Amino acid sequence: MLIRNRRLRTNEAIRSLVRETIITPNDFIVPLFVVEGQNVKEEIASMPNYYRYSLDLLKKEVKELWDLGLKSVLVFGKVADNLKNNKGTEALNAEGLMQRAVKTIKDAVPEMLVMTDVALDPYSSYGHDGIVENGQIINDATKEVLAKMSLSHVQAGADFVAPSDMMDGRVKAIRELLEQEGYVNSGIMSYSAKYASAFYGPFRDALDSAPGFGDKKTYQMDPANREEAIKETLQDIEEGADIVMVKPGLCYLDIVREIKNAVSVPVAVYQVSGEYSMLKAAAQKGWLDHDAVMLEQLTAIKRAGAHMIASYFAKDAVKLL
Ligand SMILES: NCc1[nH]cc(CCC(=O)O)c1CC(=O)O
Ligand SMILES: [Mg+2]
Repeated sequence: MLIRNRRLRTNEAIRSLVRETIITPNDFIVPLFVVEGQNVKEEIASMPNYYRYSLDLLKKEVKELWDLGLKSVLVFGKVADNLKNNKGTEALNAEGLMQRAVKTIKDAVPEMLVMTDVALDPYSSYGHDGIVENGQIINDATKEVLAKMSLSHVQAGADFVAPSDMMDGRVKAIRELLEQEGYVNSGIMSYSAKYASAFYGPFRDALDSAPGFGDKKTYQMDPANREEAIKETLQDIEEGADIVMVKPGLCYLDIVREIKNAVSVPVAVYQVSGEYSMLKAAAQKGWLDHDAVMLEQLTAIKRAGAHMIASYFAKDAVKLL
């Protein structure tokens, strides 16, 4: 035997010396759900140990994240039903929940990198990511609203906007408006290859944003497609995306690797709500070792080519590192 692969696995010292992928707090973007009210910390029913925070409690939470070494957040607002309409006008309200959440976070921890989700679904009476006309989700009118929404977020202090809607041409519309208004250093993390996934179920509970009719298959990608993901991603880069994203995570690691090999901008992966809930449920039943499986999954996502991971496990993970 000239070659024995097991020599490099003999003990933890040699294993750690040859390890190719290491998870650190720098890898994470922490999703945050915010709601109106005072002193609210509500657990999301389908996401054990994950919460919606009112802005007063959000301060404490972001300080805690910062102290754990987590330096980036991605904010989602749960909008009251009476503020929803077809055009999502509440999304543009300079005093809206999202805009106040951004200011709250920057007040609490000025160095925290604040990213905001840009899509109409939490603001839409139809629960769709775009404006609806005759049962169709209208692309071009929607991208103009998304650009204004992005401007409103950066005016509130957001560092990056993260369009998650999958309308065609919205990155260009956003980039042009931000440039025109002088926000030349505000970034765009585009959800470039976002699949029409059933793994988003718990998130839609968290924000009460499930589509009121139909599904999202006319704008989000077919899980069966691979080449289309490359096309979508290259297009977003041409339109000015600073960071591109693949979403969900685990089922799409082949896509992550291909995109990683094809582009030279950072690639983010969103390990989505359903991926979180699945492991929490199995762990609650005692069927899986929560911490070991969590770290294995995060390592696999990074090994596949993720430069950064938006994950509900961020806090759990860094506490173990
Ligand atoms: N457009 C909104 C949005 N932004 C992020 C997610 C999903 C995140 C998750 O499941 O954790 C969704 C839901 C959807 O597209 O229906
Ligand atoms: Mg696209």
